[in-house]
Amino acid sequence: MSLPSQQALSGMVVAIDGPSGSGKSSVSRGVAARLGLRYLDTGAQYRAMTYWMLQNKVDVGDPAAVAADAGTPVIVSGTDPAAPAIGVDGEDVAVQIREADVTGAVSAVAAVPEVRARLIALQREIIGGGGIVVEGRDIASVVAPAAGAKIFLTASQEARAARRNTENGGGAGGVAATREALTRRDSVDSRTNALAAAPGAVVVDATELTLEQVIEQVAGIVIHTAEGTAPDAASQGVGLTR
Ligand SMILES: Nc1ncnc2c1ncn2[C@@H]1O[C@H](COP(=O)(O)OP(=O)(O)OP(=O)(O)O)[C@@H](O)[C@H]1O
Ligand SMILES: Nc1ccn([C@H]2C[C@H](O)[C@@H](COP(=O)(O)O)O2)c(=O)n1
Repeated sequence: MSLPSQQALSGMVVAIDGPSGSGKSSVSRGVAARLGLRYLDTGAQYRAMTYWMLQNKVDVGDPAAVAADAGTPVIVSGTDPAAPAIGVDGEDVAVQIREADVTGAVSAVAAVPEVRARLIALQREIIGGGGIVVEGRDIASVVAPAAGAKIFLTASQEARAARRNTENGGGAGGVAATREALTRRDSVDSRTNALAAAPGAVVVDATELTLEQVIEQVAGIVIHTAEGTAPDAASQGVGLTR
């Protein structure tokens, strides 16, 4: 695959949204690395906010308490796809934000409007003039509706649960428990952001594709878009929403 001129990509914003475990982080990092773009994991920012709330004994079940402190933590995101970093108040929290306590509380924290306003402003600041792949739930619809390329990445619940279960080393309860947790989080998250493709997004279904195949397909869509030669969705085996 040949790359378009760096100029064509340097101002590009690539929005990748989708449900939990659909492969957003892995695919976004792979695409950013391949195309020489920066990478932003917005879910990590919501997780970092949640970690801070838990550390500071804020009642995450009380939206008013969360809102009152939403402006306090200093959240810093690194954008190198080879080494994504996330810090809160100077502490590297890349490992802590993936722990079960944060995963269990993040949906409630992310639903608080003051949290969203703060993090969306931070995300737009980082996106700046572009040259970045941004992944989350509301990137194409809210954070960067003018993004040059919009992807909605999905996969069956079975595939997502099996992949997450493997990633977690086949923890207690196996795939069935992982699937239940994933479905529960999607259900709560969907009250905050519709887990559906935004207008103009290309739907990529990763159920039957390897990670490498998905990266190849998404990078291809970005390149065609940057060159102004977007292929028709049918020839890509993907769906385009209007
Ligand atoms: N197409 C694929 N084939 C096989 N495994 C995959 C594929 N895509 C992603 N994975 C694996 O699935 C797991 C979940 O992927 P990833 O963390 O990128 O998803 P995510 O959408 O960012 O999840 P979350 O929303 O929970 O942060 C990882 O272990 C990843 O390596
Ligand atoms: N743009 C975003 C990104 C994430 N969230 C919420 C939804 C998730 O439950 C949580 C953690 O995201 P993950 O790391 O699992 O991708 O953050 C959101 O509301 N908006």
